[in-house]
Amino acid sequence: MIKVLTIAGSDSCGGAGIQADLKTFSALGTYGMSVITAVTAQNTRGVFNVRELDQEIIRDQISAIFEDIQVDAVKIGMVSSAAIIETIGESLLKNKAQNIVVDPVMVSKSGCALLQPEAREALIRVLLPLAEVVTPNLFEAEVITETKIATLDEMEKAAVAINKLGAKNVVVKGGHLKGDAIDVLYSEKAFRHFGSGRVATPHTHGTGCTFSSAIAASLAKGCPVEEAVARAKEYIGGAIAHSFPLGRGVGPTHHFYQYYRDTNR
Ligand SMILES: Nc1ncnc2c1ncn2[C@@H]1O[C@H](COP(=O)(O)OP(=O)(O)O)[C@@H](O)[C@H]1O
Ligand SMILES: Cc1ncc(COP(=O)(O)O)c(N)n1
Repeated sequence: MIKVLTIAGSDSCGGAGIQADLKTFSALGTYGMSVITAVTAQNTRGVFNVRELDQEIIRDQISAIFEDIQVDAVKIGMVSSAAIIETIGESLLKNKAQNIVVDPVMVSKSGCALLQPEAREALIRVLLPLAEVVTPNLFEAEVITETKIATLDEMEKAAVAINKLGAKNVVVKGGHLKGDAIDVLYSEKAFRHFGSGRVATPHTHGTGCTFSSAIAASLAKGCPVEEAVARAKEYIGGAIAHSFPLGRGVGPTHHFYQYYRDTNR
């Protein structure tokens, strides 16, 4: 059994965060485990409260898993504060975690801050050097690089800058571009674009979480980075094409439990 761990926040309405990650891991035929960093009171319309867990229980969750189970890949999502980032970094280094995918979650689709602004520095210093793959969206890439990004050329430049900050492979996601949804991968000093038509739907709650978890699941299976990103792009395209209204706001992606059975990958 392939085993994948998510370290992220809980989304009470199940569209993003830990819940989206575990659904993605299952849909891709892997066994999912979770370390919860924060609990959000959230629905399709907004985030109404956030409670961070303390560093001790975050550290103990990570230790409990690594001292007993071999982890094939780790996805990191909402990390909330600098203190939590330091704890996660120390614990993953100590346990020699492999295949780490960092989704530098900063703001929810509904506009609520999920990373304290002062934690930006810790995210760059601690988490980027641990990342086999980092998956910023346009806004997150702008915050990390302190540049404006609106074109594919600017996405490529940002990807190189983020690689220089320590992340081995960088995917700047184009979900918020105008026109097609094109993601830019910078890997081994080369660019590759992963494009798809834009699905005309307002229901994109959890797209970033789903995409980064799908990359982690494929890395866990031993896929090279480029192939892992290609498969994740295929999976998220289908998950968005079948996203659906839930509640009165931004609905979630759909996870295909037949995907793994049908494709066996
Ligand atoms: N409307 C859409 N149609 C097709 N693909 C999309 C759409 N929105 C986002 N994506 C894809 O979903 C993935 C997540 O991207 P994005 O929504 O930018 O991330 P985030 O949730 O972090 O803001 C990327 O692969 C992106 O290209
Ligand atoms: C707990 C949690 N983590 C992450 C997101 C970001 O969601 P998205 O994948 O839509 O960017 C969220 N809304 N809530």
